[in-house]
Amino acid sequence: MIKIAIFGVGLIGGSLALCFKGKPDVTVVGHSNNPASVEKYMKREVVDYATTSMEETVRDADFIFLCTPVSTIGEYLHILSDLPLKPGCIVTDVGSTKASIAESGSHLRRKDVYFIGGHPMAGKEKSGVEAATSLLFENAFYVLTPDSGTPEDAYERLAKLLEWTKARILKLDPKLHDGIVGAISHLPHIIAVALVNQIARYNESNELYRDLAAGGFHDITRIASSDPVMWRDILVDNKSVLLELLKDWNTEIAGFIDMIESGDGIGIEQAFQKANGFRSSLPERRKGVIHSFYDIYVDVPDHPGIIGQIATLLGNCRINLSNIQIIESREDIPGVLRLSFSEESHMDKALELLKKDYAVYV
Ligand SMILES: NC(=O)C1=CN([C@@H]2O[C@H](COP(=O)(O)OP(=O)(O)OC[C@H]3O[C@@H](n4cnc5c(N)ncnc54)[C@H](O)[C@@H]3O)[C@@H](O)[C@H]2O)C=CC1
Ligand SMILES: O=C(O)C(=O)Cc1ccc(O)cc1
Repeated sequence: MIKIAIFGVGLIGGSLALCFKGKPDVTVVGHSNNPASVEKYMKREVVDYATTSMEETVRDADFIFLCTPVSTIGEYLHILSDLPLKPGCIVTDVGSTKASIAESGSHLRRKDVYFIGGHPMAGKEKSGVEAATSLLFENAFYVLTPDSGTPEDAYERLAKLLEWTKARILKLDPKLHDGIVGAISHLPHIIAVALVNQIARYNESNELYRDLAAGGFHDITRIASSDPVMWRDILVDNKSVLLELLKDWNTEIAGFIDMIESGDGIGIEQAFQKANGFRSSLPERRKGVIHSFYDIYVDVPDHPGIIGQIATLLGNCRINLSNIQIIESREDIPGVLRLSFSEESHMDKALELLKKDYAVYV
């Protein structure tokens, strides 16, 4: 029997629990300091068992996941140093920053207990166990930060366990992780929040700002609705990286100020062109619950209304389409639509339906 202990059964801890629960010979135990939360985890059947006792949670555990806010993970590692743990036990966390947690983890050096930092790079703006789903990590990167003292066998055992999340495991140095994730996740959250707050300030004197805010504003500010406590911890923890990134951000903005001041249309156009090029080279969105798992391709004649026709055909048969994309230039195949479905059965139905009138392939 493999026992998995989870501290902090919220969005991430709960989603991990759902990935592991019900697997052969696995028991998942959840911990909370709050008896009402313990009851909630049991009632929602996210874990096999829940308790307020730390000793009971970790007793005989093969894996311990710390899924609480970043500022608390160090304390948990400290407490675990004094609790009886099973020899060979692997302790890991899911915090969004890694350098300081890896440092705290290195103090857990006890005979036969190994700490390996982790960060599943998938999430949502929503938090709490209510938002947990076993699909959260599918196709997302899951970073692990073993150090030179981590036995290969311990790393392999954790990576093997995490296969149940269907995430893509990536080994990274904790400092490199914080630099890159600071740039692609923490900095954008700061920018989104600053932008929303700037517009909220203008809106105080004229509510048309809110009324007229449209698609572009929504797109760039979605992540401004993220959990304030979680983000407080992340930004405080990744201080030195973020200060450098924000200085660089000031330089980018100063560049725009200069170009606008001097009427440098060519410079502005080039900035948009450069961004466009890099953005279209980004890997496809693949995480969260709204990603697509099952894609089919349809050759389509080039006439207006074709997308509407196909979407209506599928809708009439109650086939749920998650995404539709026009692929303009696939080698030798002009006019191709990619249809994405979150359920295999819907993809199969769509294939059957569309192949009557179109060339369809998987
Ligand atoms: N939300 C996201 O998109 C992602 C979050 N993370 C990381 O995962 C960790 C958990 O985040 P979420 O699951 O989103 O948060 P959450 O709020 O959904 O869950 C946090 C859990 O920790 C418990 N908790 C809160 N404060 C505590 C404290 N002081 N002591 C003990 N337990 C406490 C809560 O009761 C809850 O069960 C954080 O370290 C975060 O940085 C990592 C990847 C994505
Ligand atoms: O919803 C989004 O776009 C996110 O950025 C989610 C997210 C938040 C925190 C993480 O450490 C990893 C992923």
